[in-house]
Amino acid sequence: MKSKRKTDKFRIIFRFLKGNIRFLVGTLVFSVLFTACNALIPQIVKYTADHILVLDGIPDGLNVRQALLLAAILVVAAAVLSGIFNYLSKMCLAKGSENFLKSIRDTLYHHTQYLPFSWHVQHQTGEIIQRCTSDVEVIRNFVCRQLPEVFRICFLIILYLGIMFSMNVPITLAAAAFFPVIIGYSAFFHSRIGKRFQDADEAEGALSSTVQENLTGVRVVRAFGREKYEIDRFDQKNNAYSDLWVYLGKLMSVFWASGDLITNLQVLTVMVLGVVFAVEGRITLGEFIAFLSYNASLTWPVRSLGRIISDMSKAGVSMERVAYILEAEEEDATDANNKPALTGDICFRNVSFAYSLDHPILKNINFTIPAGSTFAILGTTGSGKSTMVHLLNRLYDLPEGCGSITIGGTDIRDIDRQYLRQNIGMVLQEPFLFSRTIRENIGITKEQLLDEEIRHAAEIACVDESILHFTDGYDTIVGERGVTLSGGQKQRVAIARMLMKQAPVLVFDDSLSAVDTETDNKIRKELKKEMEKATVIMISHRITSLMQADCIIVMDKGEIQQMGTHDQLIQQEGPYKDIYEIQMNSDIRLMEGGAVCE
Ligand SMILES: Nc1ncnc2c1ncn2[C@@H]1O[C@H](COP(=O)(O)OP(=O)(O)OP(=O)(O)O)[C@@H](O)[C@H]1O
Repeated sequence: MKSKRKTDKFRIIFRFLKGNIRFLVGTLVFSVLFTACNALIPQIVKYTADHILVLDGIPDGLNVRQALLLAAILVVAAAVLSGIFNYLSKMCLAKGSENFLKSIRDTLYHHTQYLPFSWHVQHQTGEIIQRCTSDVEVIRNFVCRQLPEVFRICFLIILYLGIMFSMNVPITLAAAAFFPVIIGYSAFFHSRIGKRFQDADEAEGALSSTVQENLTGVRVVRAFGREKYEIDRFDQKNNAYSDLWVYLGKLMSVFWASGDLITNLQVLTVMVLGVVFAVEGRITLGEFIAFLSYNASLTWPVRSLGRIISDMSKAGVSMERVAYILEAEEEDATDANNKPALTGDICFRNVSFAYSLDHPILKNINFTIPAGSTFAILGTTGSGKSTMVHLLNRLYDLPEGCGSITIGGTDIRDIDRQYLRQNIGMVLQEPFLFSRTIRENIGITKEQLLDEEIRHAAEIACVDESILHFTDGYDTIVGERGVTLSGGQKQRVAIARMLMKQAPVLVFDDSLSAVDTETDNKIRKELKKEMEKATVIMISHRITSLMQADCIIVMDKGEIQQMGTHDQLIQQEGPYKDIYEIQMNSDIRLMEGGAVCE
């Protein structure tokens, strides 16, 4: 998934920061106060060493003990204040950063609900999930942790160096001379090692994909006896992953060891110079202690500054990846108010369609489905049957000049998209059920779930009996957390779900393929009774499912080859008759085979 155009990555940050500026400002202000309070402590220690211990600066009216007690109280007060400001800054940070993260996640999720189906088909689900989780986390880290931390460290360096300069310029210069080296070394190292961390991330992704695929496809693995192969495959990825971490561990050890060496050299330099200057009387004992204290407080932040700066570059990539999703155009809603009754005839006029320019899928398709009739589509695999249904409910829009699809005389491109989809009940070839209860799955289109309605729909779809056999009945959870339904049960639950919509147009896209012929017949009869007025479109490879339709078309390579009723088509030489004969003969053979077995 590559960005096709330049995205304005910083705009997304400002967009989500809007409601959180006060928290960000709070974080910065309180962290400045926290740092300032910390800076007071060495000053109190310095005053104590220089004036109280040598007895030349004890405040009037106080003895040594009282002066020391006062100094201790001041240190505690500064420490308490610093703790309070630290707490407030962390609170602001937590609130701001969670709000920021939540609003990005909300917006992304909302946006993906309205992206065109074609967009989802073109992008890998795993990749979208990664962008909505890991990349969002990287951005949050950048805005809510790294930026405030860089600000705090810069303020700390300026404040502490300022105080140190006021005490002694040469020692401060010597201490500060190491900082560019420490920061530069850390930034350089982390920028070089960044690629290795990325490799480790990818290796981890590959490892979890292998596990996920293996667990999802456990039936295939067992059926083909591929356990050994799968174990070897996992071992390979696992070794690659741990090798990368061992290598990273080595590199990090070198970094920490060499970083420690430079830092200790800096501390040593400050100490030696401090001792020399103190012995020569150019600085006081208090200043020496304060110097060491300020210098020690600077060491770790200065070291981490380089790492943070190099890590921040990762945020740019993540921002681009998230902006790519946010900038993808949602389905247009220009037709939002056009909601005519969808009870009229459905007409396909000169419909041609291609997913990609060089590969036409539908070629000049023409037919009319009178309202309330049953229309059947039979055809070779890949002949474009499902594509016609995708066009009918506007999962794909017919481009201008490629014909038209109308319902009751209104072009479907002028009908509110959501309204259109709500009024076309669909059962897809591979029904998807959510990992929720059967009751929730059937009633997913309803605000309020009424048990009678749900049971009634399940009865028509001939699945009520099977559901009642489960221990938890309609409260049985489907999927990974619960019961695995058979293909036929899934299809029937999907039919029941569709029936709850009471839509005027019903589409069955090969949706009874996993159901035996007898149940298929029974379901169709029940449907006919229940949905008398609905216009029904049935796609199937099984002629017995289609033969009672009012009109049947036979598709091949995107074109209509034959059209008529079963009786008409059976009289003509052509694919319909051929398929019919093949299917009937195989049914007879099956029945004969059954007799022999008995
Ligand atoms: N989103 C898509 N992008 C590109 N090509 C697609 C897409 N969906 C389907 N196709 C291609 O369009 C052609 C028609 O697909 P369609 O699903 O309409 O066939 P079908 O007649 O329903 O087939 P089947 O009976 O196997 O379900 C196929 O060649 C398929 O590979």
